[in-house]
Amino acid sequence: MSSNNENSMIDVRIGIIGGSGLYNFDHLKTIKEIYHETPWGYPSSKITITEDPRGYKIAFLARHGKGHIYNPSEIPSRANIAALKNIGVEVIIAFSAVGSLREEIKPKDFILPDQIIDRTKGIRPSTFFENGLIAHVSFADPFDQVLSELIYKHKNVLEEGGYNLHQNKTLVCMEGPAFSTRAESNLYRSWGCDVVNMSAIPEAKLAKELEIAYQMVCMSTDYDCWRQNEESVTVEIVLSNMNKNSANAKKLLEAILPDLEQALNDGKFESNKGSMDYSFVTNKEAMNKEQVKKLEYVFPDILSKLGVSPDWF
Ligand SMILES: CSC[C@H]1O[C@H](OP(=O)(O)O)[C@H](O)[C@@H]1O
Ligand SMILES: Nc1ncnc2[nH]cnc12
Repeated sequence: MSSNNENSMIDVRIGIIGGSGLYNFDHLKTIKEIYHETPWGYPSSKITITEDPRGYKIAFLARHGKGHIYNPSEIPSRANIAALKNIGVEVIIAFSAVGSLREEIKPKDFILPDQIIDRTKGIRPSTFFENGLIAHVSFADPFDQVLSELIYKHKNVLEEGGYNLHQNKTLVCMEGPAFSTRAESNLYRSWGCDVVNMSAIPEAKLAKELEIAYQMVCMSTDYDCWRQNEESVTVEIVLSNMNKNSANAKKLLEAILPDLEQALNDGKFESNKGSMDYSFVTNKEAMNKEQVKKLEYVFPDILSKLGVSPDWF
């Protein structure tokens, strides 16, 4: 397992998670590749630290692994988020292919959701706080509004190509891997959902637990199956739109990086830090010390968060 010290020289604060069809940022210069075991196992893929020609660094991780080997229920999300946090990531932009549940959200449009409805089935490990160290995260606003605004300012990147960037939409995250039935698709529409995917949960929750500013950038690939007399979603349809979406994702990221770096330097994401400080509920006497040790990997200051002194171990 790597230590924070070992990675402290990397100095990368921006994490990018690529989803279906977005498996690398290999147009940028690779500085380093990291593939370490975390207390929650190995991440989906190596983390590639890249630098763009202007000197901006990002840490890229492929959600489904190299060659797309994990289905949405199998993704080791705890290891993914823990590994990014361990190397110093403070902000995550997570790209995801989604189905559109609204006529006006066309294939190849991008969407910044501000809400999630969780339709996963409880089979994905979805918290760092268990086994004798319990905390309850505030999840009313699953995405980071500062990050969303910063990305939205660059909607012209998409508009220039004839596509839209929609903000403040509701995403429903289903278990999969089968796509929805027509009844489910219509149910999600009746609930006010705008887009559907299989990967926002538990990723968004875990980022929140680790005090990371997290925004999903959804890339529409299809109209799911709610439209009468229209072809319902298939992997072929999703992938046929992903080439264009990937190119646009790279352009969008390139446009936002200077603002993002500036926002980090200006402390715009600082309010996330310490957000878990009052979320722990386990009594000091009852805490599982092994679990506390595990959490040192992601919170080097876990003891002060818990209000215990170093000689407590
Ligand atoms: C390949 S279609 C279904 C698949 O696509 C999305 O993946 P990701 O969010 O990683 O881009 C969706 O969530 C499903 O996992
Ligand atoms: N229609 C859909 N349902 C769930 N996940 C998706 N990812 C891309 N399209 C999707």
